[in-house]
Amino acid sequence: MKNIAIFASGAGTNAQKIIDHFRGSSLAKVSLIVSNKAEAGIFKIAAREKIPAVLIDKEQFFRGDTYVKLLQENNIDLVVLAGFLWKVPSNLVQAFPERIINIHPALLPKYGGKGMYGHFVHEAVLAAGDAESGITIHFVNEKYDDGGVILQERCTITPDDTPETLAKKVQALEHRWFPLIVERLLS
Ligand SMILES: Nc1nc2c(c(=O)[nH]1)N[C@@H](CN(C=O)c1ccc(C(=O)N[C@@H](CCC(=O)O)C(=O)O)cc1)CN2
Ligand SMILES: NCC(=O)N[C@@H]1O[C@H](COP(=O)([O-])[O-])[C@@H](O)[C@H]1O
Repeated sequence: MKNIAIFASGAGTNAQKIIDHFRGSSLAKVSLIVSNKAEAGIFKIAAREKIPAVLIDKEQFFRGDTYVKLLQENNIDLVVLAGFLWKVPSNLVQAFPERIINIHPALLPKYGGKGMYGHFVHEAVLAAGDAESGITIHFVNEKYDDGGVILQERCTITPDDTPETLAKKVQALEHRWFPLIVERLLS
């Protein structure tokens, strides 16, 4: 049985889809949830699903090996960033080479980097007048949104699209593809 740790800062809809995907699976399970926002919806999901959840201490996260040790003690095989809004520090990236993945709500390398998260991404895509957007699932390295691409999927943008309607199109792609990619990486 492989162990998945999910890092999230928000509502956790992607985390829920991954939890649902592996429910009853003999391949893997979500063994740990980690967040940096006490008020995040991800904690309600963890409580409902009876999955251990940890609120990050910022000082320890960016200095020291507290969270490397936490993941190792939980025998984590894959770290999944699902709307996690802090940069994962180098020591954690180096402790889990090619075993940390992230989902970005745009077609990298466009619209990535510091400040590009959530609605800011969709606003930038629409402001640029692009005909399509989509998702990028990629390996995580020391920089934001710079690791090797695992999958990209696209959606069309129509003239009446708003950041909210585009977000819904992108979220549908996330919910369809992220669990499948996690399964593929653990198989
Ligand atoms: N080492 C890495 N860490 C993280 C990556 C990564 O690729 N490498 N991806 C991000 C997720 N992400 C885009 O997919 C992303 C998230 C957040 C930001 C950002 O600008 N954050 C703000 C802080 C926001 C807050 O505290 O509410 C900032 O750094 O100033 C950019 C991209 C997850 N980690
Ligand atoms: N750049 C990082 C970023 O913007 N990540 C985005 O945060 C959302 C989390 O939603 P969720 O909490 O409902 O899963 C997702 O849309 C994900 O692509």
